[in-house]
Amino acid sequence: MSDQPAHAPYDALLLLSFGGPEGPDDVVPFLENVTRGRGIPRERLKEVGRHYFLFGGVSPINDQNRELLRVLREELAGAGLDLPVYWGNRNWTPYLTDTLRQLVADGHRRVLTLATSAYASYSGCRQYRENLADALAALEAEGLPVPRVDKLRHYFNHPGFVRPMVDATLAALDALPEEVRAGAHLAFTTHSIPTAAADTSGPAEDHGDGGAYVAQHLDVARTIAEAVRAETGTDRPWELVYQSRSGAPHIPWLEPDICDHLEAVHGEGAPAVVMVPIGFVSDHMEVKYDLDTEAVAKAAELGLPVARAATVGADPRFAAAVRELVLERAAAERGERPERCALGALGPSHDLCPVGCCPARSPRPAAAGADSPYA
Ligand SMILES: CC1=C(CCC(=O)O)c2cc3nc(cc4[nH]c(cc5[nH]c(cc1n2)c(C)c5CCC(=O)O)c(CCC(=O)O)c4C)C(CCC(=O)O)=C3C
Ligand SMILES: [Fe+2]
Repeated sequence: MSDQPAHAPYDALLLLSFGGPEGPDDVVPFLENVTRGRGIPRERLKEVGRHYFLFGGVSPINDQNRELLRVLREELAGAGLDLPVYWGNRNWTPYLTDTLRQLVADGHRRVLTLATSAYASYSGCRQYRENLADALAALEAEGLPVPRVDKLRHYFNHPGFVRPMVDATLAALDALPEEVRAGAHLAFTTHSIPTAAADTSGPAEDHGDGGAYVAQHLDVARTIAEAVRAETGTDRPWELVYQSRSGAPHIPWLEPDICDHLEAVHGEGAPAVVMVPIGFVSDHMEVKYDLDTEAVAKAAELGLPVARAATVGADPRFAAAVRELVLERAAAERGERPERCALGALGPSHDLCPVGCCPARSPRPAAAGADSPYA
């Protein structure tokens, strides 16, 4: 037996997230960070700013990440793993580059990244890898050591991510008035993205036919729907729908929108709908505003009872899944063949994004993938 820790060769875990404003003065600079060079119409920005101001200028995402950090540290320590966990964001403090400066100052050189996005897409995967490359370039320019950075495989179909959503769906069904419960439909929701980005999501062999982004969400939706049917004995209609569209109206994005979907199923006689935000790891502003505010208002207008399933957030089963994924990847890096848990039909995702995975509209360096300019 060697005396290497089970997480070797990694010496740090990085929680990489989107970031969000923490007060009214943060909202405009945050939105400027998010939208720099992305061609989002001014009107849309004003509208999204209004969503944040409705909640005092505070996004729920940072507190969700602080709680996730707490349970991850507890989970790792409880398993006897001495692996420090750092937190850095794309768009708000703590900024990723500052976090990596601290991480190398603390002596770490081999980092494994957990992004708060479970699926393949440019926005949810490659853009984070570009952020990592930018941060590594900044460290290099400052003459600091450049750590080697890897990213965990997509965890959309890991049981520690899916099972909490099954329980959350059952709990949301229970929250509906009893007389509409048996007939309630399930609406699985995720962030809409441009159809062009969806079609090229994932590795090249998945491109076309909606790409990996839609296929992965459909797989999770089907797994949850089947588990709920097994648990309740009721086979209910379900659909994958979208929310939070931005961008110019003439550019096609994934549809239908959740609000249009509520109207459609209401018209077809659905007695109630449970909305299950499978595309979001925790309660982001998209969940609080686009679902809990806008879609709930739409349902009220229709007289359609709705309930919203909780997001995974800091569920201890998710923290345990992250520990398993860390140990799995560490073993693979050591040349072992670890067991890889996955539910559904797609199987475990790749460890290393191949060249051409989730391409950007204009190519830029991205770390933690086969095309990384860093080792
Ligand atoms: C797939 C996806 C995820 C899920 C994966 C993941 O989690 O990473 C996600 C997450 C998030 N998106 C967020 C916020 C925003 N996203 C925007 C804009 C955009 N999102 C896109 C996609 C996604 N976004 C896209 C294609 C755009 C268009 C512009 C572009 O191509 O980049 C804009 C600009 C205004 C607007 O148009 O809405 C904002 C403010 C927050 C923080 C919320 C909070 O504060 O709680 C989070 C977690
Ligand atoms: Fe990718």
